[in-house]
Amino acid sequence: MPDTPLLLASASPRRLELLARIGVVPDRVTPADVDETPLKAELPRLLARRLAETKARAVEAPGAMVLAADTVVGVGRRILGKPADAEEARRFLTLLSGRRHQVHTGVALRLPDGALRQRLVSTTLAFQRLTDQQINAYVETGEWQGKAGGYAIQGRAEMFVRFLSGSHSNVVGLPLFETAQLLRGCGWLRP
Ligand SMILES: Cc1cn([C@H]2C[C@H](O)[C@@H](COP(=O)(O)OP(=O)(O)OP(=O)(O)O)O2)c(=O)[nH]c1=O
Repeated sequence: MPDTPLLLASASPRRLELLARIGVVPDRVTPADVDETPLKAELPRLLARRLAETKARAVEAPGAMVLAADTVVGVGRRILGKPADAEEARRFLTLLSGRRHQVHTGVALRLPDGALRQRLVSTTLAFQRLTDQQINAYVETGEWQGKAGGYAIQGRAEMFVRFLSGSHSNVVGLPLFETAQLLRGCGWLRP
């Protein structure tokens, strides 16, 4: 369905920029306003999958395909979403300091007939040990705002990353390899 309009259900400028990098320009961009509160004892990766699906179903788009994603940081079973304030960002970074963690992104593509195709992608990272001064200086930049886990790998936080295994674009909010596969799978993207 190469001629089907594509709607990106997202308010994230990063997702639009990432898509542009692989030559995908949505016909429309509409934020999906959904409740991002985790369910009781919900695992980080299952939250990312559920929210991507909820976002893809939340927008009206007759005759169109809807692409949505959700990114969550997980430290073990703990979920780090978008920090509410600087204090929470500081807490998240303290938790990530010197530890391995995962970034999970759920991607959901709703087809015009309502069928849903999904991917769940996880990237493992390790941050160096961070001093209080480093954490405070980073939080001062404000870069943590609107970012899961309270950091932006596409910004200054890249200097804390000692190790990364898996998809880099996944950390920024949209795994491009897997997203292209989804779009190719329904014939929207060629070759
Ligand atoms: C870990 C990390 C997350 N992020 C961002 C990606 C996502 O935009 C955000 C996680 O929040 P999301 O709820 O996934 O997305 P969003 O609220 O920004 O946009 P929407 O729901 O409308 O699509 O964190 C970075 O930009 N860099 C990073 O290094």
